[in-house]
Amino acid sequence: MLQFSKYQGLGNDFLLLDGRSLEDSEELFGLTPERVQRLCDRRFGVGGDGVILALPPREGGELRMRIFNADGSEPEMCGNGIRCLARFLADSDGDVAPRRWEVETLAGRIVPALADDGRIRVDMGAPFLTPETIPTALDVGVEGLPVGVLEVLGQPLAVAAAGMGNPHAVVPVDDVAAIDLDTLGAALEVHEAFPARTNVHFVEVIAPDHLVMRVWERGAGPTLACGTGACATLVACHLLGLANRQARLDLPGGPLEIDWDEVSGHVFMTGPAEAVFDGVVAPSLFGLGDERPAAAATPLVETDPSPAQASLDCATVCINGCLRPEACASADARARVTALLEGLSLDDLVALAGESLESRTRGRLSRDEPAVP
Ligand SMILES: N[C@@H](CCC[C@H](N)C(=O)O)C(=O)O
Repeated sequence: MLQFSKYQGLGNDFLLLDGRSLEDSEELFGLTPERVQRLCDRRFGVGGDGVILALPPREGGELRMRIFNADGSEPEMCGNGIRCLARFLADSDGDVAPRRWEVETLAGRIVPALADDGRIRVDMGAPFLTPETIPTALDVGVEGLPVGVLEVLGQPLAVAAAGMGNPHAVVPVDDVAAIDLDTLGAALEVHEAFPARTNVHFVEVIAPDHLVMRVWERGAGPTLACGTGACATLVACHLLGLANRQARLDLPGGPLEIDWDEVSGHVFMTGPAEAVFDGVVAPSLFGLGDERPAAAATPLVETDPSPAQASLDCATVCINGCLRPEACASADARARVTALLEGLSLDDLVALAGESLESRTRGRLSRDEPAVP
């Protein structure tokens, strides 16, 4: 049974899976890019812009986050997602402000913290401003970041590029509402100037401390907000002389406060994250328990797999029986699960899942209850 919690930050929504107690070499809940697509499908699945996993740390942090876009691809970071992760961890563990988490991501160590007003402030680290770190084929201009005029569907677009671990193309425009986001966003996402594809942001400057933007996300299409995108947009607009180091960025799903700190060089993002619901995925969504072949395609594998696991993803390829019993990477975990299952009936298991959902819900309720004077 795959248990998940759905969270959203300004309408950028995610399924959160708690794998903090998974052994490092264990599989990622049997997820594959196809299964991520099924989960994120808004009609046939749960619906979401991505799936986020909380995993054990590897480099001295408190935990590790992995995020998968709705198309199953794995980006380096997700700003709204890490706020949702922080809220999910607080709800699961009963944490209140002040509480911060050192989270390992593919974009380095990122630090979300609960603020007293219920929002989450995230130290997003320093922006990436060189072509090879973004990556982009654009050259660095006098402004100090890669810029250029790209032809997109026969139209010249003045674009700036910045990275927050993941790539962003920022396009300042006079009227953001008039932009054909679906057409231009989709074309710019796969423009050859961005070899790893890119997120795309059209931004209108209302005042140096107030920007309005619309978002086309790599791997997810048009979304209501993008945290890394808002950070990259503030950085780009500041370097282009269009914005202060600190500004409010209005996204379709609501505002984010972004602050590019002059002393540390880090970008700080402050915004909300809210629980939506908890649930358990029906096995049939993954093609299990019926005649359809289980999503046999490429499994999601750990980025740094242990040698025993490097060539075999047993959660998917061994679905009909262990292919390497003499060196099974999951043998220990399987033995413990078998021992646990032997002592429990199906009713016990359903009750266990229910208790864990209930305790998280109770945690949220007690957090949200007004303090008794
Ligand atoms: N919505 C996110 C960004 C998620 C990753 C992005 N689609 C990518 O592929 O880089 C955010 O809030 O930052």
